[in-house]
Amino acid sequence: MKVNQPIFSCGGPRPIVLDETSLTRVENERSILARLIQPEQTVDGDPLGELEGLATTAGTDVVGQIIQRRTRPDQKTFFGKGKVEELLDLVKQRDADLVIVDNDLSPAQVRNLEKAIDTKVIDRTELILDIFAAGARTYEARLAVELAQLEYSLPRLKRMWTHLSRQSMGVGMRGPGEKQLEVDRRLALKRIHDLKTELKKVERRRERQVAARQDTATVSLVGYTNAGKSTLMNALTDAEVLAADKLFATLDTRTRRWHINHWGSVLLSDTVGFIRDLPHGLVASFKATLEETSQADLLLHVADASNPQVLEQITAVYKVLEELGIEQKDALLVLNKVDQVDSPESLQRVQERYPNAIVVSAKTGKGFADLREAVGHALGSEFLDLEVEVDPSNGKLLAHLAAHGEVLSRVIEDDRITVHVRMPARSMGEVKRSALNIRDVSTPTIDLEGNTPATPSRDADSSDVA
Ligand SMILES: Nc1nc2c(ncn2[C@@H]2O[C@H](COP(=O)(O)OP(=O)(O)OP(=O)(O)O)[C@@H](O)[C@H]2O)c(=O)[nH]1
Ligand SMILES: [Mg+2]
Repeated sequence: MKVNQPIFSCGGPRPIVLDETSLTRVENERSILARLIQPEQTVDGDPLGELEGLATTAGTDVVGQIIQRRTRPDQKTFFGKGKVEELLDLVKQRDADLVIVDNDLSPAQVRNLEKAIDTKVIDRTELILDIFAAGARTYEARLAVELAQLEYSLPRLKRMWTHLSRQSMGVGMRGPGEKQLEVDRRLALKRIHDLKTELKKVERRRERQVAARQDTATVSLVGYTNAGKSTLMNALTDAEVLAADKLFATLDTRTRRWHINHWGSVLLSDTVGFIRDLPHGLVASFKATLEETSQADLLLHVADASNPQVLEQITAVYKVLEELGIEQKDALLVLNKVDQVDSPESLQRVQERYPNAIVVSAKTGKGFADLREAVGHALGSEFLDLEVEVDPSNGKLLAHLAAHGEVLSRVIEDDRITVHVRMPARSMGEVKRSALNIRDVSTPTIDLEGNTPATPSRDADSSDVA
């Protein structure tokens, strides 16, 4: 791989074509992992474990690791002088062609370090961007990734440009480097603008879709990457969503109908996983992808209870949710992978901290009944127990009742079918529009308009809301 290869090619403004990426890919490189740990950082378990997971996901072959404990990073080369020499030796010895640093480096630090060890250096953010670039499948996810990549590259481009333009100032004319970079920069800015506009459009389309689904309660799975969200989604809904033992297996939002016994059905969405210090640009870019999450009636925050870092991961997810401006009040914490937990003590430690968490295994199905009950409960106030009289020719309404609610019984007469159904109040639009008659038999003291009738009654007319 070439170091410092040009990031943008010259040419007219590009249309929104999505099969190219502006960052170099690191697949198949022989990589060395490096991390600087400062005294105030607490590190449990394997300090390079997560980075190794990311590096493997990105397709690199990890051939060495190096850690430096230091009060603060070196301004120029990030690691101290001795460590840089050690790194250089290791690179030669292992024949590595890439160094991945677990921290965030300034563009200048990357350049200086690359020069000192004569090897390509990327930081954690660039690695995550690389994974996202390789994995994004839908149009929207790819727009978001390209935007994040460009925004990441731009300050680096700018600094390179400043540096070159200063050089050229001496001769009083514009150097070729400057000119090219100026063009690159302008193109990049234009492209960022186009991508943002396009993302806005997609976002609006999504909003319209969400609005159209208002008849059904929505539940979103969120959580740290690799926590088991997709596996849980598959297990609960028979969906065929890719679940894999790699970080960031899912980069798009998928939605499936999930039927909860005794409650009705909800729309369950799987989302992209979170990670500590998720690159800021990515959070912003994925806002569109996570739009459904912010609109959801309930969040299921899935955590991997078998991971030694589970408490830190839970905190990291809460932090990202906050950054996204998503309220946490309607989140249920789901501790997944209990089948794989090493010691009861470690699970207990998490449960003590989060006593309301629901303990499940997406693999064995353990705890699913509790999960359904908890979700039903959380959405519960919105569910109604109804007897709906339907014209036998109104197939649309009969299908609506079956899709959105739980049908408990059906009585067929010549001129009407009376369906006893439990369904969310939000699904009442179609029912109100086309039922012959509706009786609310769930909470006799409250009718559907929120009024309190003097005498609770199951009589046909008293709670008629049609
Ligand atoms: N033992 C065990 N493994 C599980 C369980 N749930 C998921 N896994 C495994 O954990 C790995 C990650 O699962 P995914 O469902 O892809 O995780 P995810 O949260 O969707 O991950 P991303 O999409 O990458 O954010 C897979 O290898 C699953 O088989 C579980 O309950 N028990
Ligand atoms: Mg997934």
